[in-house]
Amino acid sequence: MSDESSAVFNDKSLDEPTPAGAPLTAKYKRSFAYDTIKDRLPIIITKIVDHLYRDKNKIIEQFGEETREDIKSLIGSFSKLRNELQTNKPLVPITLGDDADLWNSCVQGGKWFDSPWLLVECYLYRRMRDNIAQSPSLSDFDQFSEQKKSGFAASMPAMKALEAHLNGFISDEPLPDLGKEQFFQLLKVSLWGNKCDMSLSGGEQRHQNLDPIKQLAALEENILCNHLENAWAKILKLNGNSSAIIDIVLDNAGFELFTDLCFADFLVNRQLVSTVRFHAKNMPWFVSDATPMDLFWSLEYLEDHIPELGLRWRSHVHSGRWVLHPSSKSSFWTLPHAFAKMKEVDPDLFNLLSSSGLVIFKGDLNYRKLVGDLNWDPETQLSTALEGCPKPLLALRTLKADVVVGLEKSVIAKMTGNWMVSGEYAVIQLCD
Ligand SMILES: O=P(O)(O)OC[C@@]1(O)O[C@H](CO)[C@@H](O)[C@@H]1O
Ligand SMILES: [Mn+2]
Repeated sequence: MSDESSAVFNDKSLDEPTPAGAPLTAKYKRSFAYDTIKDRLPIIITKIVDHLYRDKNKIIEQFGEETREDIKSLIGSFSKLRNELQTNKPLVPITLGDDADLWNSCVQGGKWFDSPWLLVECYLYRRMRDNIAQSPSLSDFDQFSEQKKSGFAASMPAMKALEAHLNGFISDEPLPDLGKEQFFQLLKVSLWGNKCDMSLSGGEQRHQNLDPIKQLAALEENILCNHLENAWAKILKLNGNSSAIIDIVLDNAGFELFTDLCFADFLVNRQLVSTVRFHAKNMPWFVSDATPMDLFWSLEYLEDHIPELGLRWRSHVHSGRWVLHPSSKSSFWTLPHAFAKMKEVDPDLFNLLSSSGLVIFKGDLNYRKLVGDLNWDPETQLSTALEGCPKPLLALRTLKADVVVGLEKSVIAKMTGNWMVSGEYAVIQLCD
């Protein structure tokens, strides 16, 4: 590695379990939060520093000669950020951006290993943005863009396999049961697409190269709570209503985004809904999360590589059947808040989502925010943990953090090892 500043890790975390009901935090050594902050996050920063050294000339070519000095300072500020984390320094205020005050009211001098994990992990990505924003010439620079693009390209075989299935699903022929079977398959493909995040893998590229529909049967018993039937009933109730809108709060770019778009294509093509509204992140986030730019280049890439599909998807955008909601350019999704705070912090977004036909929340981080990232008993009622969130909602999430609710005692009893964080298990949970 090109950057060798060896910070000494200041380890004062406690060797005892996280108390029941408390926010997850790296204060407790046995927690996944501790592993993440101690090991995974420094690796993610180191990878960016390496990228800045290695690809300096490419970045200068793209953003202009004046960025040469800015890249040097960025390497310095990212290395400093890693050092602050590894030596458990206080979280310093965010300096630039309309959301700085909101952020600073949450940060308030807490430290990396003592503060809530959700706050600290979100803060890391917000600080990266703050560092980048210091250099106006790099304001559009996405430190994870390379990884996201190569992950997308590497998933081409799986995308083509999925496209072949999708073409059969969206023909003009009527489908038995209004397409229930196909709805189930595409929703599950979108669920398992969430395995492909690059935060859990410490920034390692994740992609998919097998036929995703053929893998579904083997994964069936790994769905620990499955409200698919209820989700279908919910969608059918919207069916026939020409203004039926559903929202998808996206998670990762790359293969996961492709699966989400396949699902959204099916919904509008079979006229199960009239409009799908997407919500993306307004800055590079948790390595692989989709930004508006990621959506734009993904559609362009598909027009070049799978033209029939790419053009059809472009037409959904032009006709307004697919909408990228303005929340994708504002800050709520990149604040550290639990979604129970949405009503207070962003009432317009809360009202919009509460009047949606269904809000689909993709992925692990969204799930953590839905349930407040607390150390819940896994048997807790879904409705209790989701109190205050906009509904009706459907969470599609593979388990990659040690928090889950709404499971049956008999299911929990069968689980062993690191089932909560391995990404091998999933939930499909509807709360009406
Ligand atoms: O939200 P995603 O993309 O499904 O997952 C992001 C994620 O892997 O990042 C954290 C580890 O850094 C985990 O808690 C979380 O699961
Ligand atoms: Mn993600």
